[in-house]
Amino acid sequence: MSAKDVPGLVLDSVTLEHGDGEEMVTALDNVSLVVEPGEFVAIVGPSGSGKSSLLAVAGALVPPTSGKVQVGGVELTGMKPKELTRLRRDHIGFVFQSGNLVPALTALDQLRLPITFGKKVEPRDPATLLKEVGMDHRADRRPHQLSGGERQRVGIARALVTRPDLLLVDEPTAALDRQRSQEIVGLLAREAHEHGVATVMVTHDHDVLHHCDRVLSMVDGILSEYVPQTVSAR
Ligand SMILES: Nc1ncnc2c1ncn2[C@@H]1O[C@H](COP(=O)(O)OP(=O)(O)OP(=O)(O)O)[C@@H](O)[C@H]1O
Repeated sequence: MSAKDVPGLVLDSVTLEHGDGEEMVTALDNVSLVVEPGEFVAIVGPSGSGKSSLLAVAGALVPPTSGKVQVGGVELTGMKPKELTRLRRDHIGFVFQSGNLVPALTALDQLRLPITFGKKVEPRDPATLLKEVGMDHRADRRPHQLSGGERQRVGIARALVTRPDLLLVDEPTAALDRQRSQEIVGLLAREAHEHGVATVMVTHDHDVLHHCDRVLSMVDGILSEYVPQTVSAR
């Protein structure tokens, strides 16, 4: 578990508006959310409902129009751009749809890179972490020599190597088949639980929700508890 006993993420009455006047869109409408260390939260919702906006605000990439954001107990309001960059580097991990790996680097070097840039006192050991995500046998391969699922595993390991307080995951199964999707989201759940990482995953994939501790629904910028529409017979 994380050494900290503060939440990985706190969104307190966060509103995000894009544009102004008649063009104004409320992407996040008074959203409040607390994600504890080791908790794995999924957010589902239709296209344009505000899911990416939530990740952008939680990831210190976009400041909210109003409301407060805390990551690992650190309040973001009033931070300068340089401080936000440092906070992202040291406290937040990002996992994208396709892994977003550096084409020229081997799997092992993808994990070494954030340690070079970061100044975390105690990063996780890249080789051990690569083994933990089942990729030690591909350590010397570059992204074009890996499958989609393998790239995603490396991307997850890279995001975790600096021991972030908060892991933000955007549609991790979009490019994967059903079995790989289960494996990848199962891996995210295990990492969240075993290493105390507060994890927020945006997904359209309802088949992976059973891996999550909590599922929330985003509709028109409003976040609420998810209520399944149909009961699956499976
Ligand atoms: N930079 C921007 N400028 C203006 N409007 C924006 C901007 N970014 C997002 N929006 C609008 O904010 C609303 C929420 O968008 P957002 O991308 O957060 O939705 P989403 O749920 O992630 O959608 P998807 O599932 O399609 O990725 C939408 O109406 C969108 O058009």
